[in-house]
Amino acid sequence: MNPDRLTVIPADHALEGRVRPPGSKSITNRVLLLAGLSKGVSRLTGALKSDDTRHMANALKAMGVSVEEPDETTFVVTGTGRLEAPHEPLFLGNAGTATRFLTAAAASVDGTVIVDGDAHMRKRPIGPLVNALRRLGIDAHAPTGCPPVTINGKGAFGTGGVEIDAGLSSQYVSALLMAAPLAPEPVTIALTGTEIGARGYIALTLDAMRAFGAKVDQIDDATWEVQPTGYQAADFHIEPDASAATYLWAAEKLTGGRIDIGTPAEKFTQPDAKAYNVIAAFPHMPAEIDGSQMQDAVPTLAVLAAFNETPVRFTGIENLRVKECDRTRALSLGLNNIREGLAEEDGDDLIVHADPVLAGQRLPAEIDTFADHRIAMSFALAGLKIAGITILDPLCVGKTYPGYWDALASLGVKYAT
Ligand SMILES: O=C(O)C1=C[C@@H](OP(=O)(O)O)[C@@H](O)[C@H](O)C1
Ligand SMILES: C=C(OP(=O)(O)O)C(=O)O
Repeated sequence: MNPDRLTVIPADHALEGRVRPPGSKSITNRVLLLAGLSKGVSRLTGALKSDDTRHMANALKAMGVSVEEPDETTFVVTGTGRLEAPHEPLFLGNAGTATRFLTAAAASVDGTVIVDGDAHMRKRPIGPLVNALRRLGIDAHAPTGCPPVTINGKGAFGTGGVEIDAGLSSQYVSALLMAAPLAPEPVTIALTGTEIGARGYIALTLDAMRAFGAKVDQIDDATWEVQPTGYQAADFHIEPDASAATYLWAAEKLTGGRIDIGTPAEKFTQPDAKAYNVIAAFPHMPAEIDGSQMQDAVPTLAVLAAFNETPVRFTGIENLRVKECDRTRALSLGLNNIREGLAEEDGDDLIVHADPVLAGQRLPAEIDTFADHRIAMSFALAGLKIAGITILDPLCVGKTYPGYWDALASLGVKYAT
């Protein structure tokens, strides 16, 4: 494959067949960390193997955890119950989960940990998490408000209670929750408001923690008390990735096909599975879609909306501007590149001016993906219906779905490079 560009040839048939999305990124990176913090051997099956999970696994190895990979979807993790100080900074690419989760867990290390990422990650805010750690008595610094973060750990997590503003990222809360059982006494974590984008990610965090022996009490809607239990090794089966599933659900709908992904939408526990009902409504998607509880599905929905019968406004997506790239901008640029006037930013909302006659046209456009896997994967959907859609930097899908192009090819999609 040409690593610079990939032109999707419009599907001349309904996409039909069987594709298994890879394991959930969110769950894989949670259970890798929790297994690494546990004493004993944990077997994690159904796991995602991609850039983001490789960064987490390598960081754990650098901190003394044994991570073996007996097959393509399994990690066997052997921990001692504590992480050791790494000899070098932890490089975590653009993996938000690995970066935020390890920043908090690093406080339990006896020694200095530097958490760093690539140029994109160095622009993604982490200040609220670092400030929360400091309020718990942890020596942590991020001079730019973004990685690199230096944590001088004292061998245990901090103590007391802390309020955190999760407006920019729910991952700050998940990070604090997962590190809290490593404290010498109970820790209370509260949100500054009751609102939080993608609350479903907190539920994923609590489920994973409990599976590894943690005890967390929900005090109210926005407050949790975490007991100082540490973690116990466990075997854990990871469900498929719901965000990855959204591309397959949308491809099925756009082409009028039938793609068997092996898991019914209602069986997923991840927030993005909520996108299924919106996709199922196509070409009559609602006039307004609140993306706050299914943020990673918004690129999929926005590209699908271009082919809807009526326009769609996406609300509740303020923090799409601080994901792998400014996704609202990338979506509006890409859609307008296909046809001027197709999308519009209105404050932090995105309006997609649907045009059902786009399908079947030739509208050559080079889509700048800004190294963002979801921009690449969602605009490939436009290429199934419009001739001339070229995805730049197509291999950026390796962040969460390295097999994406092969998966579409297995359904009969063809490419020109
Ligand atoms: O906790 C998680 O696994 C995630 C939370 C979300 O990020 P934010 O909390 O930064 O919005 C989501 O976009 C990301 O892909 C995964
Ligand atoms: C926002 C995402 O990732 P992360 O924050 O984990 O880098 C994503 O996968 O869409």
